[in-house]
Amino acid sequence: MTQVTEVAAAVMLRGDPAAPEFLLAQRPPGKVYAGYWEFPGGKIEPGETARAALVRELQEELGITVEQAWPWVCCEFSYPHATVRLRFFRVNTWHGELAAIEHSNLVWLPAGAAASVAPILPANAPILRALALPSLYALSNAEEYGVAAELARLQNALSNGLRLFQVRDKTLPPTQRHAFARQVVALAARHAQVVVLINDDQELARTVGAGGVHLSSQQLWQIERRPDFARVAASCHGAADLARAAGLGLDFVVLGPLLPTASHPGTAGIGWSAFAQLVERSSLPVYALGGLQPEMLETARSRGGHGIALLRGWR
Ligand SMILES: Nc1nc2c([nH]c(=O)n2[C@H]2C[C@H](O)[C@@H](COP(=O)(O)OP(=O)(O)OP(=O)(O)O)O2)c(=O)[nH]1
Repeated sequence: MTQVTEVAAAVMLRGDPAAPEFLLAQRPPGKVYAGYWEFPGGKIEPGETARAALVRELQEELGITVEQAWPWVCCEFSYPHATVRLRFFRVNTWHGELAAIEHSNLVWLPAGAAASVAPILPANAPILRALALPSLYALSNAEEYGVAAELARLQNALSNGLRLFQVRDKTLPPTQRHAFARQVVALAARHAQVVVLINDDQELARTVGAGGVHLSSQQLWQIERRPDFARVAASCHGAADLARAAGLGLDFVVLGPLLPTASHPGTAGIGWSAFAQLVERSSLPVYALGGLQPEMLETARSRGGHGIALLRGWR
């Protein structure tokens, strides 16, 4: 069996939470991949938790004391010198002045834009893509609110900064769903960097020029390879779905239902503690879904979620 080197790494974030900057550090001469840019961090020592390793490494490398670190994604990568499992944390608050104690250089870069430094450690490419994803994923609910009201709600939300939207409404009659999807794409096109995904219908997504598709958990098991769109997401209900989505190389997933929902009030959700356990080893960013309110974003993130997906609570 290949031996895996466990590593803890920090995505340090600063500035406007809706458009943050993140820190990269340049590996010094003498180390493998010298000159490459990486997230600060390092190997987890035997008996050490990933979080403790992160806190220790950031003290040693940057001279700072981490105040809050939220688990995020976990990815494995095989280099010629080693196979590494990288446990990423998002770090928003710390004490002390940042200093390049063990690195040649430090740089703050805007999340979501192409990185202006190179080369970056090869394992980190999906991480940079994941960082471009916003914290809120809004799902359409025209079936309940009506098409006109839903378009008005979307227009308002786009003005408030919404950047990721799914045309769901699986039971709208096809011609109505088609027209709705077309109008959604047209509204989204008036704003920069908005991605519209169409639930379960690749053909509709192509016809209306949407940015991607969102696969149902059923479709996730029917397709053989990642559909050819800029962004592909999927709905997951457990560990097998998460592994399948990662294996297909999707961009992100939603996991739930988390809590009882308005549409299924009697059904218990998986709850935050099962969510945290499932997310711990996910290589894809995970949005919590089901019975959530916008105020629960911080809870989702503290449990390892990338963000929250809302059907009713967005505006
Ligand atoms: N810190 C860090 N390591 C990464 C990233 N991406 C990536 O593939 N790696 C790999 C490179 C290395 O093989 C491994 C980290 O090992 P390291 O040599 O930097 O660890 P360390 O700070 O404990 O250093 P050392 O004392 O053992 O030399 O993880 C990243 O973004 N940050």
